[in-house]
Amino acid sequence: MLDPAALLAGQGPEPSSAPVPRVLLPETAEVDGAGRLRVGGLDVCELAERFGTPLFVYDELDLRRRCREARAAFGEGVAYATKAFLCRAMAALAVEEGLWLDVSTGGELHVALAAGVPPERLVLHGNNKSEEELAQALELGVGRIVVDSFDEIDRLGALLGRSGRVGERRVPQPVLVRVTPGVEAHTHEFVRTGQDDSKFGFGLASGAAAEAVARVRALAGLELVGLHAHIGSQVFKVASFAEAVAVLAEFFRPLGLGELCVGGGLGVPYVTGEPAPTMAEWAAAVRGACEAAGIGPEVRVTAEPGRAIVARAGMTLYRVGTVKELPGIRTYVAVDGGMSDNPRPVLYGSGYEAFLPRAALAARPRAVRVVGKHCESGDVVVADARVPEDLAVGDVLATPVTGAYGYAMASNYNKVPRPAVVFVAEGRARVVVRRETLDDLLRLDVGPGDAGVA
Ligand SMILES: Cc1ncc(COP(=O)(O)O)c(C=O)c1O
Ligand SMILES: N[C@@H](CCCC[NH3+])C(=O)O
Repeated sequence: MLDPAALLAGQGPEPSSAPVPRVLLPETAEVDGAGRLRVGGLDVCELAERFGTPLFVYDELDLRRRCREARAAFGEGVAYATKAFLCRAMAALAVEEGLWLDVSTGGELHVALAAGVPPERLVLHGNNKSEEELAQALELGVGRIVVDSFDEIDRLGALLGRSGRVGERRVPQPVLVRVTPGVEAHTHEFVRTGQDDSKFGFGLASGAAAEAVARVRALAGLELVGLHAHIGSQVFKVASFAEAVAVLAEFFRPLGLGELCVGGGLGVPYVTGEPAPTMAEWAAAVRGACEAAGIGPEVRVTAEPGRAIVARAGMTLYRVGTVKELPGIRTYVAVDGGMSDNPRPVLYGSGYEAFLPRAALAARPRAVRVVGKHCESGDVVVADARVPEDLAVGDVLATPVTGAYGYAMASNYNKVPRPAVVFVAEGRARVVVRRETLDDLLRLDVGPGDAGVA
């Protein structure tokens, strides 16, 4: 098994010059007689022509199948972690496919509500929820609030008062207590969350988790229904989840609670040769660990996958603008996006593949570095890419597996407008997030002629 920490640090397997393997492409990807890639029944290069570049293209069938897989693996209550990618179309799709939604800020909550998601299917997260966010969650009656700090418990207590009522609303409000089990997931340190030294949740070893349970139980208007633990993201070893369950079980069993959420974090392959467990294997490992630890089938075991739902369904299309050959050094292929649409290489040293959708089955012998258009040397899209020999200025270049934490973490750095996002299915494309315009860049800008804006 490869060490995913090494992969995230950019020391993964040698870049392959073979065509991008199927496992990195969305479900409906197919190659036509001319070698051109089609997704959702549409020619990918034509999508770039029609909608412009950079462009995020999501295969709707892939998204739906991953949601169904999650639902089949974990059952009712499994939530899609919207931080990975959220717009109204995505929220609606996940709910249509039977998932709940994990929202971790008032902003994500706002988008989910705007998509028509019923509040009882929402799980509110956050290590620093504001009074406004908590008040809104209580008024709406969200499905779960995942309590993360003593200050939050105090805030909830103040909002509920002695009556334990919120306006006219029926309480109690179901809550989970987030516990850090002291397990170090094998992943990049920036995305590890289950260790004792963490800003998230209540430590088990320190006794904070036990105190949190007692304080939540003492509050009128809150109903403690279970525990939550999220050990990290892009985790490949299901044994890490099993370990977390084993550690949590000692604390969980005597509490007599009916729900245990193991968070999200299932890893996905980004580059050739990366192995990743399926959602079913993940769920089986978690259930096996529950059984071994004496957590019976009456307990609802849930999860919150984000990346595993949306990563592979999405790919980014760029247009090649310049090719700069530095003899004896390397070749730079610059595209019309970069760290503003995919900050993961800069943040975590993450690896990606690159290929030409006009020649999807072509060998990729040419070693290049794909870079963006931002004013930073670190603005790298694919550090060690292999591309076809005849790649040229004007080509559409695709990076697969960009559906998670790409658009979600996109920025306007260098005043580059954010790309559009399209969903494709059965020969039809629909824009679900429109491309930002240059005027959008001035939307919040208060100029000398604009009076009276706070
Ligand atoms: C509490 C919680 N749940 C779910 C997720 C989703 O994680 P992933 O996208 O790795 O599945 C995260 C992010 O890592 C998280 O912090
Ligand atoms: N943004 C990170 C993952 C963080 C997960 C959020 N809890 C990534 O792209 O890998």
